[in-house]
Amino acid sequence: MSDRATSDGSSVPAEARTAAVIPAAGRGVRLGPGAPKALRTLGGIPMLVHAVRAMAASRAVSLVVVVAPPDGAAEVRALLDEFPLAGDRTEVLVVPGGATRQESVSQGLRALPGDVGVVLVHDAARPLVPVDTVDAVVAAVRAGSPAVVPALPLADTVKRVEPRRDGPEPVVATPERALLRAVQTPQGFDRRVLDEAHLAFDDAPGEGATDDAGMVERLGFPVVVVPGHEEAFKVTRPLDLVLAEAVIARRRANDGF
Ligand SMILES: Nc1ccn([C@@H]2O[C@H](COP(=O)(O)OP(=O)(O)OP(=O)(O)O)[C@@H](O)[C@H]2O)c(=O)n1
Ligand SMILES: C[C@](O)(CO)[C@H](O)COP(=O)(O)O
Repeated sequence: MSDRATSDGSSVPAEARTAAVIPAAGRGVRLGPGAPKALRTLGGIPMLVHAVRAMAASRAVSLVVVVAPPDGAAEVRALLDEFPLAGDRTEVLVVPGGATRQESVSQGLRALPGDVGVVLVHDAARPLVPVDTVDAVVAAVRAGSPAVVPALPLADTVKRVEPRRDGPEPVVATPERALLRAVQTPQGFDRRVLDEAHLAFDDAPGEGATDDAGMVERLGFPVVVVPGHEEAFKVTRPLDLVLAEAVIARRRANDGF
């Protein structure tokens, strides 16, 4: 474990910039046939554009790096140019991604300039995260936590099972629900800590993590949770599209979103 960042003392210089990396290179297999998930529209606007706007809504974020499908960077650049951000406060770069989410995030990290000290990693598939959640994550990193995740308590009871393809799966444990959290994005990091984690694990086949904070945890850095938001849900299955459309319709009715 590096000694460069601890949970009780910020190691991010005040002048260092905050950037967001948006992995958007997935296919969206669980959503069913169609365009790559990040390019599908919600309320008439591509999911990826919603996600970029959600990051740019934070005054802290001055750079967004979008990680496009490996052969789709030009298409994604054209799409983002079609839906420009209001104002010129936030720069948006596009880089090609990889075969896994972890590889795609790595590609995004490599594109960050040297003056970035805080990195948010945000799924394109969470297009509706509110700006207050983004700001809370940035603030906690700036206050000294090297890794911060937004999360919510669970509504369902969770069982640990012995996975089986053919027949009922034996339950082996019931973790105490009050101690569990469902983790969302953006996850925020001291940039050097996230770089170190990707350097340590990107060449370790079979060691893939389902989120970035998991990699940082394995290195021994503390990870803390701040409150997530129910509208930061991940668009994963077809029913999530219905929910996302409903949230957008409600926001438009309320405040012209
Ligand atoms: N090779 C990959 C795989 C995933 N992602 C991104 O990681 C985020 C979370 O992944 P997920 O929701 O699982 O998206 P998909 O991989 O597209 O979905 P599925 O697993 O259903 O195919 C998404 O924004 C997705 O675009 C990525 O950048 N590169
Ligand atoms: C990063 C993440 O959104 C945190 O909940 C999640 O782990 C991504 O998982 P996916 O299978 O790549 O959608």
